Amino acid sequence: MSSTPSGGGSNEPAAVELRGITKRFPGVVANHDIDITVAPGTVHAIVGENGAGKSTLMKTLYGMHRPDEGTIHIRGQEVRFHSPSDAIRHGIGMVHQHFMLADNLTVLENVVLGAERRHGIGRKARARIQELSAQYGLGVDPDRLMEDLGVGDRQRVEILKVLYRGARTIILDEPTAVLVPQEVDELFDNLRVLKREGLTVIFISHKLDEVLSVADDITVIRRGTTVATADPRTTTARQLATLMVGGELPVPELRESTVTDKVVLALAGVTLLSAEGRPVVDDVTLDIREGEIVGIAGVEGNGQSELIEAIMGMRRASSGTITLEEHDITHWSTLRIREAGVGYIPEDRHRHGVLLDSPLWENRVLGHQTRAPSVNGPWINRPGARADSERIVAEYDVRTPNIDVVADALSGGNQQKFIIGREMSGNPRFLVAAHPTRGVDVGAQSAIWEQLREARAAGLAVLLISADLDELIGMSDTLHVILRGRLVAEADPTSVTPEQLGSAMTGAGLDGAGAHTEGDSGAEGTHSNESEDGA
Ligand SMILES: Nc1ncnc2c1ncn2[C@@H]1O[C@H](COP(=O)(O)OP(=O)(O)OP(=O)(O)O)[C@@H](O)[C@H]1O
Repeated sequence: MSSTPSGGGSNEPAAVELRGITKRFPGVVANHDIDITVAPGTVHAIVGENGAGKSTLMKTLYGMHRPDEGTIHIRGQEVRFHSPSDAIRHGIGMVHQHFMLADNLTVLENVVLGAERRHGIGRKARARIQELSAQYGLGVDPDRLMEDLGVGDRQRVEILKVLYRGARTIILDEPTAVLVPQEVDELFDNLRVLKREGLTVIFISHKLDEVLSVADDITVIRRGTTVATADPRTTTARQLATLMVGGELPVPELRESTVTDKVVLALAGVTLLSAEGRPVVDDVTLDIREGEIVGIAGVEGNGQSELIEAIMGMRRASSGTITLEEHDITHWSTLRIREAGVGYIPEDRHRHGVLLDSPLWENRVLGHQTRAPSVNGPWINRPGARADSERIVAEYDVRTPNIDVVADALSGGNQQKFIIGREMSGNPRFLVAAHPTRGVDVGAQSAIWEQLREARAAGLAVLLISADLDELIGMSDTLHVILRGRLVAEADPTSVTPEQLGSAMTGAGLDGAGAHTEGDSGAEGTHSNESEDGA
């Protein structure tokens, strides 16, 4: 399975060559003697379990970290980067997982922001954007307002932004985590064009089948070091999983139903208005029963975040009621809702999940500051919180030197495992799980799915939001599609395919698959002032 990177075997120097890269953090060797050669004009995937050292390596290549040992060569020339601007000067660009675009600005303004010196901010800049968009088949219109664009288009703007700055090698950090299947296909088409035009792409991903479909070369990192290079033409997803974590490829599935008649959470006609008075959650009625996982599929930005915030008491519904068992919680505070037995795995773990600068054990207390074992009456119970943090670290396989390191020192996937451990503790009655396995490796994915299955069997009611459609289909007892704030269709999770679900999410309807349209007919076309192209 070991091979030399592809790329024609010409004498052309490697686009990027990392030799003997070692990067240490206090108590951790994040990268140890890593060698990677990326051939020009190829797509090179980096895979590995959570905490394997992928992000650290990419941050080093992008000038955000300085390696303790080792060298970086760009097209044959040794470089030393002190900051991302050095990396950009050498043609390295990076698209982060969280897009860094301003909604209230146009595409043009977003692209030129910080790079005004290249082509100014006017006609020349617009022409350059149009030229790049045409050359790389990105279909980006410089005059569109950012907030009118969907996720796939935003990602293309991010790619164009780095091309505009002269990138010849583009690093993408888990680019497909936020995309529906159709958008993934489009992105991969874009990557193929970039490649054809001689650019090089390095991307990090946990989705092994996608890696196999688009990459020319794969480097597997395990515990900080390169353990293999794999040829996607001769490697299976199962073999890759084995190389990464030494385990099997997990499948999200629920097996037998545990749904009871007892409704745990009920939403009745819940509507939320935006500041402009437009409904962002529109008359949502939904019951979630004991032992049931209810999934909601939707393209990001269709009201799912606001719905969660309403349930968690972070936003107020304009009308409708939310009932948790026998309590009307519509106007309760977040703290009170949590105390009543609601767990919350947030969408954005950095905003709502962890305090990055606080040690792990203090993060155990976060959101649980009125309950055992973190507290004892009015006092923080330090030994209790510490002991429970140790339990979570062991039970959820959180890779960390100890519980005194700050959360920021953990890899993204390990932060996520810690949050899940914390939110599942204290036996919640109801759990809001937003993208529970986002950014976690295949080994941890299977552990999280197992935790959810066990909790469901014990009677937990779950609201599941996920951009991973396989997860949503496999783990839901009941599955709804949300579009512009409305539940527009219900799909049968035992027969619907990710492609069918994906097209329902974009408003193209849910053909076959035992689905039916919810509410009044033609719900999909009712809010015409929204983001569709009209093309
Ligand atoms: N700023 C930091 N300070 C201390 N330790 C760090 C820091 N950044 C990363 N680490 C540690 O380095 C190791 C590698 O982390 P890294 O984020 O590179 O992993 P990863 O492969 O990207 O993981 P994931 O798939 O979870 O994102 C981990 O043990 C992590 O805890």
